[in-house]
Amino acid sequence: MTAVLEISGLQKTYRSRKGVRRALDGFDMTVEAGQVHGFLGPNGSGKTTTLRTLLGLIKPNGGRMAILGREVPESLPEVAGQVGAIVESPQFFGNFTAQDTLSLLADAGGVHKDRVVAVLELVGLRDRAKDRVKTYSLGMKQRLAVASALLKEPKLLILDEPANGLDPGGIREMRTLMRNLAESGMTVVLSSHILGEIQLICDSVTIISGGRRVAAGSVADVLKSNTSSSVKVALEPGVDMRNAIELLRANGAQVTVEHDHFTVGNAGNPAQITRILAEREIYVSELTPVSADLESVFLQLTGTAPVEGQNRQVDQTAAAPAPANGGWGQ
Ligand SMILES: Nc1ncnc2c1ncn2[C@@H]1O[C@H](COP(=O)(O)OP(=O)(O)OP(=O)(O)O)[C@@H](O)[C@H]1O
Repeated sequence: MTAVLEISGLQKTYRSRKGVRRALDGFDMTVEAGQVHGFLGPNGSGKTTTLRTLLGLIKPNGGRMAILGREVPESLPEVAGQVGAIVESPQFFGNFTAQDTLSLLADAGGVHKDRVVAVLELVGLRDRAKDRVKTYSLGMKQRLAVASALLKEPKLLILDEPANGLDPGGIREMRTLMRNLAESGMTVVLSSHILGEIQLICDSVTIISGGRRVAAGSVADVLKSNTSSSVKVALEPGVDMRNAIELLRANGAQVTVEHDHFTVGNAGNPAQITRILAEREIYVSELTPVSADLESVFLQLTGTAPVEGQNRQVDQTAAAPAPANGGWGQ
């Protein structure tokens, strides 16, 4: 496979009167050709900074970047025609129709007029193409933004939160569109906070936290290598869960409390749970393995799982993620 996008050791520090903020701290990312690649990270972790740096909108303080094998920002003029991107919500003239808007952009970019009709059809705006943009919903503006990025048939399409504002039907259409684009040979990089969606659409992912890569690879590999054996535990009806949870935590278990059960995240040896609880005459009514999903891996790796009684602040992430495999009770 060939890398369409390569970033290594990227550094970006913002300086303001309030001091210095290190947004990227040696960030690495590789995206292979023809993939739909998810770029994930909590608020403030450095996603937009990475994408803006890549597109030459801000200057890095160090590191290397290449698009389609060409070093950027130096070779950006040569590769720009092959990259379509929506990094921040684009602003459109409200009095223009989608067709006017795209025709204007096509003219400016030397793109044939036929392409305007094709992209309107692709993003599902054909029937509203002659309405003014100011009458569009958020999701329709989002579709128009994607259409504008597709005009020049880019080899690499970069989308920041493309599903933002879309209804469930729109999200599903966007998913199909991304897959079809990848099948036609385009490489798609998308950032999103809808992790279930990323798990469905993407071939591979990069997870960023605190300006550094914390996981990368195929979705299956990231799930496999970052999932400890979790089990769902329910107690007999009417039994107070608090004693059981305290007891397990005192023994080193990572316990997440749900409304009528709890999950033990590092249960290498589930028999240990029943033994510890039974010794105190607490009996479990259910002990079921939990299959991994991208959301729980994301929360674990970025240290952003909600903690009871605490309001996590945006820059708070775990210093070091808990070890994935193995754990207490082995
Ligand atoms: N112009 C700026 N000046 C100072 N700090 C900035 C600037 N832009 C971004 N930052 C800081 O850099 C860090 C990374 O921000 P960035 O916008 O890249 O995060 P993000 O991952 O895109 O977040 P989100 O998911 O909320 O969009 C944050 O702490 C942010 O406050």
